[in-house]
Amino acid sequence: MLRWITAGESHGPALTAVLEGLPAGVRVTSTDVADDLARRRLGYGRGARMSFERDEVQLLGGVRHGLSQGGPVAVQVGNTEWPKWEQVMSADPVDEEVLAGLARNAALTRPRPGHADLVGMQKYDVDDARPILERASARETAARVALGVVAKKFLEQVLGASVLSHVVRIGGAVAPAGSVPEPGDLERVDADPVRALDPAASAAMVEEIDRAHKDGDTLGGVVEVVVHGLPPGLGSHVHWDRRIDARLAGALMGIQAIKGVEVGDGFELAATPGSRAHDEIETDDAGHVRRRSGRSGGTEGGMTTGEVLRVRAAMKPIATVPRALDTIDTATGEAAKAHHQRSDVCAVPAAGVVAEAMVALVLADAVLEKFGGDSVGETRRNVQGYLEHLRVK
Ligand SMILES: Cc1cc2nc3c(=O)[nH]c(=O)nc-3n(C[C@H](O)[C@H](O)[C@H](O)COP(=O)(O)O)c2cc1C
Ligand SMILES: C=C(O[C@@H]1CC(C(=O)O)=C[C@@H](OP(=O)(O)O)[C@H]1O)C(=O)O
Repeated sequence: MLRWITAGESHGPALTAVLEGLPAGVRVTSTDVADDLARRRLGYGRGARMSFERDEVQLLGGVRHGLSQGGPVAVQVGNTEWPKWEQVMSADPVDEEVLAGLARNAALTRPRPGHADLVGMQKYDVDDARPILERASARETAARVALGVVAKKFLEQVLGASVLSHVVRIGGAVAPAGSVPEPGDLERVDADPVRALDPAASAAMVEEIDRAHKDGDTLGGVVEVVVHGLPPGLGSHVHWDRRIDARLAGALMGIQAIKGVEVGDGFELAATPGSRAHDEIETDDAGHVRRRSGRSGGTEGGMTTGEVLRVRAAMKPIATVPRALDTIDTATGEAAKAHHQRSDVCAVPAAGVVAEAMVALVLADAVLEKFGGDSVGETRRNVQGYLEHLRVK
């Protein structure tokens, strides 16, 4: 079983993440982690912060000479902006006079609709949104992406599986139906400004972002994660919390601002007759069983089918709208405009990289649950044994 946890605030010194339960022998380096963190920062529509802040990666435990050791993997993602925030975010008490002189320490009392500010202040009994937004911030997703890299390496080295994502909608601009990226497409997707597969759709998405930016507005969209190379049988039909689709949906919904999840053709299937909604089964030329289509998204009965896994996550527009929304000042109870300094116009391309990480972590957990193993070699042998003895291949 894999367990993972993250800690740290948006403007703190660093984010910390721990992954427990990973077998020994997974090849991973801090450069691998840094590469995916760089992919997460990419994307047209990100705000000013992404251009000056840098992620400083350090593998603090569990990896030696580029190989996991079987113990918890600990990663630190340092924040180069920390010196500017050292007093505001100090863990230890700071002189009140010094704090009072800092503009950025002013209490945030005009909560943003759509962010965690107001309900967080109510729940945690604070009169300032700062401690709430610091942890609610999607800066935390850098820590998840760091762990996701380790999970992806494990999946790749044990199964030969690859986890990819692409953007399929930003605002009103939509990618053509049915285009599913292959592993060889990843570089091209990453090089695209919005991480879309289709150049025409990408241009329309960029246009939408430009328009929103000009109008002082923000945008959401939809990302799709695609996994090639999974065996049949990850997850189970026998209990609700063992279903792989439920676990994937929970993990994707756990990303900041994600409001909807779809497995395969999801909502569209609800409007399609059964004769055209399912993936008919046949034997290919080599005598292997396969589905004729991929509408189910590669799961049936809460288990992976061995076909391409395809899940989507819908992200709502960024809550910090430059043309600030109506709110109240919690200090006075009077009507006010929500606080706004800077923000992303659209972070959908970044959310795709985060979604890859969450999917990879869930799948790595499911692989270990099914196949066990304390080393990559042992897990790999167990996978091979299972595949060799499949009743229907
Ligand atoms: C990659 C990424 C970047 C984000 N950037 C911002 C941002 O710049 N400003 C903002 O208000 N919200 C941003 N968000 C969304 C907030 O984190 C999110 O709306 C907030 O935590 C409230 O949670 P909820 O949307 O799940 O209700 C971002 C989300 C993600 C995934
Ligand atoms: C820092 C990151 O994202 C941040 C996520 C975020 C939010 O409210 O979620 C708000 C923005 O930060 P700020 O309000 O300080 O400008 C983003 O820049 C990151 O992704 O690394």
